[in-house]
Amino acid sequence: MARGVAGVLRRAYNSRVRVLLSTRNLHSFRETESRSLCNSDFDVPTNRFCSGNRVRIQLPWNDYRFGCFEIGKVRTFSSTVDNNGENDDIEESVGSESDDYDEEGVINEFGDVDESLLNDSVVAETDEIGSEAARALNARYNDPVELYRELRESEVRSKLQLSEWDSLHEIFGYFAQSGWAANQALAIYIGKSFFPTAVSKFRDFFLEKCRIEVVQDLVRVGPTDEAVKFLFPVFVEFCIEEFPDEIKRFKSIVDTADLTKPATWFPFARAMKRKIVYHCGPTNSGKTYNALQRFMEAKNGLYCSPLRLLAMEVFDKVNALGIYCSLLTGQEKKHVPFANHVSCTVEMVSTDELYEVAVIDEIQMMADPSRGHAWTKALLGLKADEIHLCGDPSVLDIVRKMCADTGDELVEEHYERFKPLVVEAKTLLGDLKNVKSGDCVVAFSRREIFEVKMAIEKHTNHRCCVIYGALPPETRRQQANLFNDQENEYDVLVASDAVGMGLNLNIRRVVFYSLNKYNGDKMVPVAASQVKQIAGRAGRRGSRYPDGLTTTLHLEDLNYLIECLQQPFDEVTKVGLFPFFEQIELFAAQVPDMAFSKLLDHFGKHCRLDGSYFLCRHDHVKKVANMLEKVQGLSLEDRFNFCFAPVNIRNPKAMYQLYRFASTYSQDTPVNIAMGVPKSSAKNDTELLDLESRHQILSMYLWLSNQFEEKNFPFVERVEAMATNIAELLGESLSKVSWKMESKEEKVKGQKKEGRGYERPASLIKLVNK
Ligand SMILES: Nc1ncnc2c1ncn2[C@@H]1O[C@H](COP(=O)(O)OP(=O)(O)OP(=O)(O)O)[C@@H](O)[C@H]1O
Ligand SMILES: [Mg+2]
Repeated sequence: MARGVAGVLRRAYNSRVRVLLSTRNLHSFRETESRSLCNSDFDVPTNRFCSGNRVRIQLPWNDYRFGCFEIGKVRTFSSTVDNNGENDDIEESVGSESDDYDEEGVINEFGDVDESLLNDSVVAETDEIGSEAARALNARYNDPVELYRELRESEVRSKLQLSEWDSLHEIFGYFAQSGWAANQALAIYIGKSFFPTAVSKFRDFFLEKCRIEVVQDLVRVGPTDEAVKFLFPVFVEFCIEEFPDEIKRFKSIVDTADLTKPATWFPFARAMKRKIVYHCGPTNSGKTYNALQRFMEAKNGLYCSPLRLLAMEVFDKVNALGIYCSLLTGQEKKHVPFANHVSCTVEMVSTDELYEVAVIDEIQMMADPSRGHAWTKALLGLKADEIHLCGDPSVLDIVRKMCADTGDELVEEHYERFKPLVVEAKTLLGDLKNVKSGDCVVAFSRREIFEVKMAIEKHTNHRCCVIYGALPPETRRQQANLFNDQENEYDVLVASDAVGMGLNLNIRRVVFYSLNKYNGDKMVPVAASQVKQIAGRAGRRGSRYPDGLTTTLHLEDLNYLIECLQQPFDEVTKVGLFPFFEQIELFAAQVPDMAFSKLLDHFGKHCRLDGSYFLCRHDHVKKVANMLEKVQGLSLEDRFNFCFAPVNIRNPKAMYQLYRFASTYSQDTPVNIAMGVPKSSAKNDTELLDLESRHQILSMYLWLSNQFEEKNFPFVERVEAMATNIAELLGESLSKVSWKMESKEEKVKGQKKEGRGYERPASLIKLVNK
């Protein structure tokens, strides 16, 4: 049955056997295989689809393509699978159930399902139904190679009637529009952009050479999928002979954008037999603690953190315990003399050094759409005898698969929370006066955070610390310490989701101010995994509040909170990848003079990926690349580095400064900072935003100084001092915040315009006053 065949395929894939494939249905493949794809000897890809009595296989040498194989053929095919004796499924009868296998579309360059191609693939299934005329046509000219030869050698031009002429034009028009044919043409490296030209040349050739009988037979079939399927193998023959240069060029592009088998990119790591220990469990269960124990015992080690803040925390903690440890983030390098241990951010991982123990924290971030590639690279590439992964169970299966690929030993350690998280059903009944000492109120916008802080401070005796993403790590840390310290008046924390990862905070109860978040386009419910992660911050072993509580401000949000906490962890099926600079450089050589932002797009379109990986999003990089396009004189590598600088693309000041840095650098002049530090803390929100923005610019300078030579960014010390100064001013400003935020009317107007349908009261102060 279908499931059995798919089982064989999957097993074949998993055991990485080579498969010899021959197809009857797709003449084109058979013919092209004998020329360029030589026996079609390939690893079976993960994507396979069963429907009706067919199995469809996404072919491996190009992402976009489907081959369609009749089950009968798959039997033939199956019998050629060298599956190391595991061929018990092959004898199963072929049925039509496809219950376990949903229809899926073709994965396009962004990993999305391309509906149009899905529909096109249906074309491949219609041949069975095929019209009488089509059957006759196929029976008469069953060897496309022979038909092509005949056309090639023909010297007579048939006299066509006007109606035949029109019909042929319609048929070729239909061919040119066929997503299926365009897709299949990729098999012979006819790119999508060249496909229409190739079809038009093929049409001219056909009209010039074709015998009248063939024309008449074809016209009888008309502009249909059957006609396309009949013509396609002939088209393939034509292209191979007519466009060898185009094919070669496109093949080189596709080959240089090959991101398959990423495990093989790290031959030194592959030469090692590494032991991977997966500390798997929910938040607050001791995963990082245990991994760090092993890290500290080792004679040398590397800790990879998801955040600068956490890297700093581990750096401090480990040094405080008497183990010399250096710090390495994009912005700072603190080398501790005699240190054999390093705490770094995951993006800074070096796959050149050899370690006894490496810890990769928050490994589930491999699935992050933008940053995932850094975790994937660390896992595949680190040269360490022992690698400790800390994370939730969502990536456990894929880690198992990756370890099977790399040949590493995997040890799984499962954890439970020290104390279960308890949901308080009463909620805060919509009133912030019910906030208690040790509460962390979570809001999802900067504006709400300040409104909540001011409302609480105005109407209760509590004082609030704040933590949100735009604050420098030093300020976040200062706020966290202020909150953790029992000796002061700050006993409530108001935070964004920036609080969700790793920070050790003395939180008794996490209160969700709302469970909706603006996603850059509209308000959407916060993802269950994020809700879990944030709620899990409550109650910390060894802290003042070992028992964790969570609730919502409003009663109507409670059900969603409970729902989220009850949801099992998602199972991640793909993890992120991104090309190294060297890969981009190779690719760029194939498309000279292409603008960098276009180059990235082009790479995205042509890159090949294995089924367990996706290409990380790079919209942010493209925006910067667009802006820097006007800067002349940057090498590709310089451009690559500038484009990856940490910049808030929505902050015009920061974008302008980045542009200025790149322009100055391109003129080989030392880059200065040309910015001062305000003398006092912020007196209003605009000044606070200005401080945040200045710090981001300084941080960007420091990051760039680590990518380029010192002579280009020589003012590091001064910039560091300024950054420290601003972080302190920010801390001071936060303790004094008492100003009014952006007016309610403005916000409401904005919401209406964007049609967010967001009904929560915009001003909490007014709500509390009522
Ligand atoms: N065996 C232990 N002895 C003492 N303290 C511990 C122990 N295990 C964990 N802790 C403390 O419990 C708290 C939570 O542990 P840890 O940070 O390792 O959890 P985690 O599972 O990594 O959580 P998260 O998902 O937040 O990263 C920390 O403050 C840690 O120091
Ligand atoms: Mg942890």
